[in-house]
Amino acid sequence: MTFDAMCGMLMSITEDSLLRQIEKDCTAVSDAMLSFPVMIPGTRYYKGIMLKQARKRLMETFREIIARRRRGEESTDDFLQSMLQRDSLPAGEKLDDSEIMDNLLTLIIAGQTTTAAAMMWSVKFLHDSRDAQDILREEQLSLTKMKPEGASLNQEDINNMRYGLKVVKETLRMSNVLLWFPRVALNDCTIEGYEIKKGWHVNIDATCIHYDSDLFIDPLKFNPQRFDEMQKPYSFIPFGSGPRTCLGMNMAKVTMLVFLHRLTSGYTWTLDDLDTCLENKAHIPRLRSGCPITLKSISKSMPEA
Ligand code: HEM
Repeated sequence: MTFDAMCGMLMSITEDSLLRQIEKDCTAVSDAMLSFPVMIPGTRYYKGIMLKQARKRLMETFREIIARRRRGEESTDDFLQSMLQRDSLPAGEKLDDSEIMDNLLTLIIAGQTTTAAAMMWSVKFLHDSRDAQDILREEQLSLTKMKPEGASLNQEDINNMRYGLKVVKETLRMSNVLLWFPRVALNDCTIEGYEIKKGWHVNIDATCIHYDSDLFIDPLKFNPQRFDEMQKPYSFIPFGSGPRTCLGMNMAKVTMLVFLHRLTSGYTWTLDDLDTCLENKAHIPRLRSGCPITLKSISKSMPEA
């Protein structure tokens, strides 16, 4: 779901076979990027980096799409088009094909698995916290009732999802999709009495911050209402902070809100696998089971899924 949404937003791709091919190759490249670099055939790293097939195929696909756009064979209002519109700018400001392709790949890799994992955790947390699920469903159903049948969600609806946004934030606080953010010290410095030398690698541990009971009362409890209150600066950092803050923060939040709207206003669900173990060797925390669920339609007009 998130992959198709990303490719739609970036390049307006809707053809299923093309989407699946790009998804397969992106997964191989992303696995290789984040795997231990051993040059042994069969390892993720070898497959992704040494053979270079996945990346090469991806770049060929992107290059073809760019060429079609440049020939004027297709034109759509999307992220790729906004990069191509820079063609009319002076030499130093336009993007060449390889920069455009790198931007596309970067956004897909940075945005897809992260958002998908966060959505999965929202399903799990809401399943375990029936009160929160009921409040969310009530909010989302009241939104649906105010709209003509079949009308799409708009920005105003998203802004009105006040409890929904708190669910999204609480999900991100508890799931810690990106566990830490690595940095390298450019100079010797002292932070709160700790000496850090130039060149040291420093990890900002988002999980420790999000589970600190001085910052969040009863931190192991899924409690969206805690976001009624303002958080202390730097205490809630699922999207990082400062100059490298996540570029796709708003897209991720909207994707999650739309997903939660569809899920809770249309269905209840049960978890098919109660195993709470995490996936092995994954760089993003996810349930090993994949969190399979059974959906039950709550409206007669909606089919069972
Ligand atoms: C729930 C979903 C997401 C989470 C939890 C998340 C989290 C983060 C975090 C923590 C960082 C900062 C890393 C650091 O400081 O080292 C980051 C950076 C980034 N994210 Fe996201 N992200 C999400 C979705 C997205 C989406 C949807 C996109 C693209 C559409 C995206 C694109 C990026 C990019 C390009 C950067 C690098 C920014 C820079 O270095 O200047 N992310 N993300």
